[in-house]
Amino acid sequence: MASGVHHPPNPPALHSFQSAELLVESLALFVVKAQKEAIDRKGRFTIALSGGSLPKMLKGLIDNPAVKWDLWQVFYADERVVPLDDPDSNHLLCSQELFSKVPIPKENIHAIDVSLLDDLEELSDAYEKELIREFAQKDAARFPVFDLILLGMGPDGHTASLFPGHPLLTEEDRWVAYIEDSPKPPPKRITFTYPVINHAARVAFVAAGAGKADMLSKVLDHPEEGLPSSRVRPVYPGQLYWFVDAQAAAKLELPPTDFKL
Ligand SMILES: O=C1O[C@H](COP(=O)(O)O)[C@@H](O)[C@H](O)[C@H]1O
Repeated sequence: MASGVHHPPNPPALHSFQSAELLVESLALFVVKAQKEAIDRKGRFTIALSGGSLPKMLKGLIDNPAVKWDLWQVFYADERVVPLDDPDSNHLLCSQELFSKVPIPKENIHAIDVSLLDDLEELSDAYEKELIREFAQKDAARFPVFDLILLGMGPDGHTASLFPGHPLLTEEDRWVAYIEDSPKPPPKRITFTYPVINHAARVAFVAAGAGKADMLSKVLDHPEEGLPSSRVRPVYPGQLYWFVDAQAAAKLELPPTDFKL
């Protein structure tokens, strides 16, 4: 992928749907298209998922014959530092909502190393190494280039485990960092940093429901406030997408873009 240093980021594509059901359907079409392009080009699809409200919105991928599960390599944009069967685990949530219902090989899902739960530095280093193993010599230069990263936006504007005002917002070198003082429980987490998120080919936020409306307007209409979700701006030619429903979009000034595949 060409370096984007001299080119401004593409403007975000905002796709707004009348209902959460339509959003789910369109999101599945979008993911399948990203998957097809990646597999046609290099025979595999690298994707990172989030926890929270996102995994449920991926149900359009279940029983979908277009999905080539054996060619997916799945990482987590952030993970809570808890055992993989803990109710707070993003991996558990994604497994319950998606992976337990589809034929994805277990080894294609990259969960955290639970033998390192007591040492956050080691744990985040190990996850970074897992990324290096996947991307080295393939589609990475200084940072990995994911085919797709799917993000959520919390009520305070956080995304992944990047929280307002936190020093991690300015991390420029590490691929994966840890946080011990998350304002949202649980306090210990690891997270992709902005350099990783912003080097992806596509980054898509998914936000549904009236509870997201105020924050969505702040993040998209007032990016100058520098909220964590506003700082996601993939370097050119990467593209940022927002998939939202009408309730989440209710207070937005930014006009939506037609959803065309
Ligand atoms: O704590 C987290 O929150 C964000 C946002 O969650 P949502 O429920 O408001 O969608 C999520 O994207 C992240 O993965 C998770 O660890």
